[in-house]
Amino acid sequence: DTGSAAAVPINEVDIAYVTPVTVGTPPQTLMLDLDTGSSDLWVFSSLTPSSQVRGQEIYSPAKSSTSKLLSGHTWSIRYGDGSGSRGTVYTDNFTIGGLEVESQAVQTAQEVSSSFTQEQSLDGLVGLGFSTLNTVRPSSQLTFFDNARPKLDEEVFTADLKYHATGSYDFGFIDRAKYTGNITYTPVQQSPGYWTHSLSGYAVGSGAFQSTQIQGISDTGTTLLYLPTAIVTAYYRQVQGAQNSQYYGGYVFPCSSTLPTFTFGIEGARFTIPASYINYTRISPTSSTCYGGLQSSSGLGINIFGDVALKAAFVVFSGTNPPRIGFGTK
Ligand SMILES: O=C(CNCCc1c[nH]c2ccccc12)Nc1scc(-c2ccccc2)c1C(=O)NCc1ccccc1
Repeated sequence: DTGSAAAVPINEVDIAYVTPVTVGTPPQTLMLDLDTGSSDLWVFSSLTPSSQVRGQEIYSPAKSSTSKLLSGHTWSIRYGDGSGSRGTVYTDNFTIGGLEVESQAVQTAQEVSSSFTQEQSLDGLVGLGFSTLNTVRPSSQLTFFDNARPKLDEEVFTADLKYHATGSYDFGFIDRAKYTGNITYTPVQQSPGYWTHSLSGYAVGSGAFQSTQIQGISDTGTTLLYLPTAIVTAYYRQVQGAQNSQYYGGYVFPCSSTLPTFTFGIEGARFTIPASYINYTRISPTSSTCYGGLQSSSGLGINIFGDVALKAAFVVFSGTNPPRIGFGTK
């Protein structure tokens, strides 16, 4: 089997992408963020206090004839930005782009943090990290990809995220129409459960390519690109008026600045992020100061190749043994 679904930016700066999914019988449609940086599938639900719901679609297990309570099971997740959620667990039929998993663990939120309440067009997340990261206790649950694996034509899913436009996620096949040339693969180490791999180096603008291994995670659920401070300072040294602002918590610059491109290596292949992707957003709607899409990872303890990087390529997440990740030019 295969599946294919849209990845729709939830706002005008691509802070996150959502994909239509259906849960239960009859199908309830929700817009969820497919997130390779976590492994919990959680949704706004009939159990979420109404004070914490602001426009989101909710999943009501009581309205589904195929829902089953996973009794005694709970979950609680905290993300690096301090956001989080927690709740109980049902199993139910779950489909993405025509691909169905029966009795998928669907984690129903009983509490969500304010940053999720404020994201009105995001109804929850579909974790596509390794199932070892799943927070359901006493027994952890499998991701949609792990449940779907046995029925997939090929043990892969792909991400084709786009700048200020709708892209797609495919399951079980690699769509040759979505990239040119070949896919370049590199090994993934699945500890502690992220899609962890190395870049082979980087270049700032038309500068020389610096060959250096940079280990990090490819994470569709994180908006920006977070790299070591040395690389980030080298980048913003090329930007007139750029500064690392304590106040704004990162590199800002005059919106009128000319930004260089940023190139990253996967093995011998090179992928260039256009300057427009790194001119991420105005710090406030009327400001002429802009916040960068490339930021330092020094406060995170991990390098994160988020959407700013991933939308510059066609990305293959391969669940083969051993797992690997592939990048294609588009
Ligand atoms: O959690 C995810 C992916 N799901 C995000 C879901 C989500 C959380 N608010 C959302 C809001 C909208 C949509 C999805 C989400 N990725 C990972 S792996 C390691 C870290 C981490 C660990 C320690 C310190 C920092 C990061 C994160 C992280 O917190 N990223 C978000 C972030 C990264 C940097 C800065 C801010 C946030």
